[in-house]
Amino acid sequence: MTIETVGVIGAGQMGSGIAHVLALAGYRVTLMDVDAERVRAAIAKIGSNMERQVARGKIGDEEQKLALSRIRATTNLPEIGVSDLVIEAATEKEAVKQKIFDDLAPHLKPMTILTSNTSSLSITRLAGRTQQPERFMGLHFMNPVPVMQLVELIRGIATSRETFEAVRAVVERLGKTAVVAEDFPAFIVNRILIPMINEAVYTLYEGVGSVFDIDQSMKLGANHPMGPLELADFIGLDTCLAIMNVLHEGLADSKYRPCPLLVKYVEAGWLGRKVARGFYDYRGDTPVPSR
Ligand SMILES: CC(=O)CC(=O)SCCNC(=O)CCNC(=O)[C@H](O)C(C)(C)COP(=O)(O)OP(=O)(O)OC[C@H]1O[C@@H](n2cnc3c(N)ncnc32)[C@H](O)[C@@H]1OP(=O)(O)O
Ligand SMILES: NC(=O)C1=CN([C@@H]2O[C@H](COP(=O)(O)OP(=O)(O)OC[C@H]3O[C@@H](n4cnc5c(N)ncnc54)[C@H](OP(=O)(O)O)[C@@H]3O)[C@@H](O)[C@H]2O)C=CC1
Repeated sequence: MTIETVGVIGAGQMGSGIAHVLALAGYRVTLMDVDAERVRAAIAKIGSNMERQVARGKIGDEEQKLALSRIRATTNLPEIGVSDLVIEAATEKEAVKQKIFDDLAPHLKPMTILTSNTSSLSITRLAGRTQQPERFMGLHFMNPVPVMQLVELIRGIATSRETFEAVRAVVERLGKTAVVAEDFPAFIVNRILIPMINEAVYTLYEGVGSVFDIDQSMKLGANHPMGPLELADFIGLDTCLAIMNVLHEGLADSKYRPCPLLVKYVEAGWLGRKVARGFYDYRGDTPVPSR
């Protein structure tokens, strides 16, 4: 099956990045969010990110204009139903994602392939709520989507070969590299990365090091491009906590216990860069530790 039109649900940092790369690869994209202001901000962000690519000579002016003209914004979920491929990139909460697939079901054309960009949730369980689990799979992009090379492909227990191959072809057309992960909590990247971030938060919680020294240690001592606390802010502390909870519950092992300090930051609404405060406070000219 050839895919030409893609519906992206959720216009946060991931949904906007996914719409960006799809439009540049020639797909016609409908980007949907419940919040009209969020969709407007996402389109503006895609425009400025493409502008940066033009300034650095990565894409041409005309290519940018054409790509932007391929993205349509909406707050109306049923409009997504006519797409060849749906990529759900809403908040990392199973109930939110289930409701989206439930609400979308009556509006879907029979051949549409459904995917979720979930960071951790069971693909088989999400697929089980849909009418055609054989046409459902995990399609997990990395943040920031326009920059990161990797995409994880995750089959649910019922995913058909045709669905898998059609989605793999999309990843190829985007010029990205696919790896295949089994449907276990948090798949491959987040099974390894998010416990490392959680451990960095424990290191802070136990007073082993300061925010600055923990990040500096991993940047200069392990050559990571961002320190783990800076990266947690970049991903979103709500998303990091949601992933730890899925690992903790799904694997029933105390080694995945979310750090109480991570829980506290999320309860405070300090969710990271997207709200200008997390382990760092981004409201000034340069980020400073929040406490
Ligand atoms: C949670 C999950 O489910 C899975 C995940 O995604 S886990 C998170 C995975 N991501 C990471 O680990 C990111 C780690 N950080 C990095 O790789 C780098 O810090 C970074 C690429 C984000 C920025 O790199 P940098 O060297 O500090 O910045 P900078 O030189 O300004 O940018 C490098 C490139 O990224 C682009 N870029 C940076 N931030 C961007 C953003 N938010 N959106 C789009 N493009 C961005 C820049 O335009 C630049 O592109 P070119 O090289 O094509 O010119
Ligand atoms: N952040 C990251 O580094 C990565 C995240 N992911 C995954 O991608 C998904 C999105 O994450 P991210 O973009 O960071 O999150 P964000 O919080 O930036 O964006 C999520 C968006 O989804 C919207 N939303 C919530 N409910 C609905 C709904 N019912 N219909 C449509 N839109 C809705 C939210 O609106 P509102 O705020 O108004 O609720 C928000 O705009 C998650 O599953 C996450 O685990 C995957 C890879 C990396």
